Amino acid sequence: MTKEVLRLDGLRCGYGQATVIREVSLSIHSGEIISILGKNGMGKSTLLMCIMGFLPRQSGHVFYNGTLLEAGNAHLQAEQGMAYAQQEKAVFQDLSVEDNLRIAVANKKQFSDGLARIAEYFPFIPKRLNQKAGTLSGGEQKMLILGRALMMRPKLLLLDEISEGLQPSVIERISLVLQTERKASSVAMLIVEQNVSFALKTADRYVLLERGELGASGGTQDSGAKEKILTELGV
Ligand SMILES: Nc1ncnc2c1ncn2[C@@H]1O[C@H](COP(=O)(O)OP(=O)(O)OP(=O)(O)O)[C@@H](O)[C@H]1O
Repeated sequence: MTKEVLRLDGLRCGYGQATVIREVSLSIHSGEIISILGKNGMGKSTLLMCIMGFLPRQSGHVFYNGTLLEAGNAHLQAEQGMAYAQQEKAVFQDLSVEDNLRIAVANKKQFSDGLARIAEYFPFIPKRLNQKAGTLSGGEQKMLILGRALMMRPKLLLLDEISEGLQPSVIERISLVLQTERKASSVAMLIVEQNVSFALKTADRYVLLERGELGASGGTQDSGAKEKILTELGV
C-alpha cells in the first residue's frame, strides 16, 4: 500500500470574500502523478496557492502526510518536503543560476549533491551557473524552476503549467524527467495543466477543474480519455 501524501477535504478558498475553489476533495499517494486540467481562469493556480497556504482557507482542510496544515506556513511546508513551482515570477531574474538554486537548499553539501542529480536531467545547468537567470531562454528558465524544485528531494511536487510556452522537444524531456523522478524517489506530483497531451503522457490520473469544482476524472490510459477531456473542455 502506498502512503497518502496529500488529502484535501472539502477545500474552499479564494480572494477576500470571493470564493474560487469550491469543495475540492482529493487524495494523492506517494509515487502518484495527478493532473488537474482546466481552461483559463478555472482556479488551477488558486488551488495550488491554497494548498501551499498562500491563501487563507474559507473552509475545509489540507492534510500532508496525515497532519493538518494551517494556512500561512509555506516556508514550513517547503522544509517538510513540499515543492511548488509557480507559473509566474518563479525565477529571480537578476540572480545567477547558482543563486537561484542555492535558495532551495540548506547547505553546500545539499547544493553539490542536488546539482549532480539535476545535471543528469538538465546538463546545461551546471555549465551556466554564473549566468543571470533572467538571460536564460524561456524553456531554460522552466527547466531551472523544475531543477530547483527537484534539488529539494520533495515528497510532494506541485507544478503550475510547467509545459506552458515550451517547444515539443522540451515538453517531452520534462515529461520524461517527471516520470524518472517519480520512479527514483516516489515523489507524489500534482500537475496543473492546459496541455492535455502532456498531462495524459505524464500523469496516472486526471481531474477536470471547472469554475473551482472538480469535474470528470479518470485514468490517463483509459480508452477515449483524450476525446472525453477535449469534449468536456469544449476545445
Ligand atoms: N489575486 C487575485 N485576486 C482576485 N481574484 C483573483 C486573483 N488571482 C486570480 N483571481 C481570480 O481567480 C479565478 C481563478 O484564477 P486562477 O489563476 O486560479 O485560474 P487558472 O485556472 O490558473 O487560470 P490560467 O490557466 O489562466 O492560469 C479567476 O477568475 C481570477 O480572475
